[in-house]
Amino acid sequence: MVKRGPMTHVVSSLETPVIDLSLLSCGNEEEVKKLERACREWGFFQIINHGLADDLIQKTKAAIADFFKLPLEEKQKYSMELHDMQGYGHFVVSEDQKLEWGDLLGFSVYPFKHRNLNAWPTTPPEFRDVTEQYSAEVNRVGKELLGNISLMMKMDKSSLEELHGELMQIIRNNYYPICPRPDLVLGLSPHSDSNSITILLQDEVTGLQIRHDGGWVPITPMPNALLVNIGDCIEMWSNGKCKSIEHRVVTNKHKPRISVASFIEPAMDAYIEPLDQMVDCEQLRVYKKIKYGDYFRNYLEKRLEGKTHTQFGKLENE
Ligand SMILES: O=C(O)CCC(=O)C(=O)O
Ligand SMILES: [Fe+2]
Repeated sequence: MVKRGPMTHVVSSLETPVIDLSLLSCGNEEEVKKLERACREWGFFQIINHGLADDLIQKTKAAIADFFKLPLEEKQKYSMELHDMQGYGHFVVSEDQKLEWGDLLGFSVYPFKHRNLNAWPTTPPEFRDVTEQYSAEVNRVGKELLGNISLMMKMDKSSLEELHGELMQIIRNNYYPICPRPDLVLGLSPHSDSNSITILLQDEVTGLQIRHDGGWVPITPMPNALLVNIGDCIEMWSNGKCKSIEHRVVTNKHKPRISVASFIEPAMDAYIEPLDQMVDCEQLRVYKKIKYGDYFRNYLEKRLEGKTHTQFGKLENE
């Protein structure tokens, strides 16, 4: 049974901010301010005019839907190996984690040397090609966003990308089947993402909810928009000024749901600590210097439980 505390009421209609990527790309300062408000007040925003062709978006969703429709034996050809997060399976981060109402197919896309092609389906036949094209576009969008977040943090446009070391990109395709008892089980438990930014493509079925003002706000998918959320690394670099917001996925009695999460992530040997210009005075420094690989290993050891894992990066922990 999923615990539902007093702070879990669902707010019906609140609009998350919408950012125009084409305005960011041409240096529009107003849009950078909008981005800053979105990162500080929401941690989530939709992006439009991102340059991904509608056709590519449709093909990506279709290839993923076709993969999840395959017979189980076919999908299991890509099963995750023990201690490997690449392949088909379930999201289990710790042994006492309750199983969730969702299947996933995840793998590393960049850098190339991290690719395990055994986890990349060959059925449907267009899957690999479409994933390759989609991921290259998401990489471009991710870098543009990192560039603008750098500007917003009063740095050169290239700074955050450089702080990532070798920038990693992981794709996680999620399939949430129809669930007879959405009141009993979640598709994905409350968590924040450990990485820097996550770029999500979702179908038209509402399921994702984010924490906002003490309640859960459902995100209504905007056709062909991409949804972005700030992860823990940006929260740490910004000394908590940008918010890595808790989110969860609820299940649906009538329709299955598909989402495609692309995680932009620092290299495991990159160091993260609040940037000096984001710390107003030393007493207000919230995070310590950590190696991303250590942070990520701790994240994996914990069960998904809201933001408890972020304690690992906090100074009062010492
Ligand atoms: O399916 C979704 O909408 C969200 C997925 C998500 O939060 C994740 O993969 O970290
Ligand atoms: Fe997430």
